[in-house]
Amino acid sequence: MKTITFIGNGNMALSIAKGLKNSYKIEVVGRDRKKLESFEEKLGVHVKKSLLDNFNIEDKNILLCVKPANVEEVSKKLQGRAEVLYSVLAGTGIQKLKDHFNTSAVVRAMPNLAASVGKSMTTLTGDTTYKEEAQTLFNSIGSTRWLANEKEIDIATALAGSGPAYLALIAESLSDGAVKQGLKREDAMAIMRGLFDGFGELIQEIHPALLKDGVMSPGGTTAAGYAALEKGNVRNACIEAIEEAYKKAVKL
Ligand SMILES: NC(=O)C1=CN([C@@H]2O[C@H](COP(=O)(O)OP(=O)(O)OC[C@H]3O[C@@H](n4cnc5c(N)ncnc54)[C@H](O)[C@@H]3O)[C@@H](O)[C@H]2O)C=CC1
Ligand SMILES: O=C(O)[C@@H]1CCC=N1
Repeated sequence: MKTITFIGNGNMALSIAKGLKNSYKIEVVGRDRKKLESFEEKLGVHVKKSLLDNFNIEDKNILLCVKPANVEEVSKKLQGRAEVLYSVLAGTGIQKLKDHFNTSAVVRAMPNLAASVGKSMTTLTGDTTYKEEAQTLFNSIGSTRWLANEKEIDIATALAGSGPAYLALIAESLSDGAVKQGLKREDAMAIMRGLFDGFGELIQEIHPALLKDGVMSPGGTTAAGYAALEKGNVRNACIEAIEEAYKKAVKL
């Protein structure tokens, strides 16, 4: 079994490790031994644990899972030259990663929180020598799409990386609306979850515009609700959310 070495032991590292643990050996590197132990406990399999100071990355397959602001500090603590560095850092360009980390190859990956349930939509770009390997690695936490360049992965970060938070806002606000009209909270939550479950499958098969047409009866309830969404400028707010998130990725 191949070993993947995680640098960072936060939310994303744990979500990805959950998907990889049956097909890869996991090694995790962090600043705090207690947090490394807690990572292993949550993962439920044995992992090799090491502290960051002077950690040797020689010939390793590294999965970098720290915050973009930590690149300088973390890179100074490492020794040796990695075989390949996979980075999930939002907005952190390949050149910056190469400037700081000693590695033969770099692949940027942008997973999302659904990695923890094996359903991440992960976008990838970088050294094409590692394209197949990167796809195999990240296919074990969901599905992947290789993109042509870094501009595209920064846009995809806004769409699928941040996307779960945007859909959570929709999920919460629709449920709040149902509670406002008198539905019990637990009923509203159960119905909302069922809605997203079915919608998740439908949207794989049907174009969004046709799905909407299929639901909307002339003079019916959907048309009335839909008009309220348009009045609230939800469409434009979504377009601007992607623009703002993309602009932020470029600035990170
Ligand atoms: N949370 C998400 O949904 C997604 C996050 N990402 C990316 O994943 C990366 C990690 O994000 P999360 O796991 O959510 O954050 P987190 O805060 O849960 O984890 C960050 C990790 O970095 C470590 N760290 C922090 N400061 C450090 C320092 N000075 N030196 C060494 N290690 C340090 C922390 O101990 C922790 O292990 C970010 O770069 C983010 O852009 C990418 C896709 C989705
Ligand atoms: O909010 C962020 O910066 C990270 C990247 C994509 C999702 N979370």
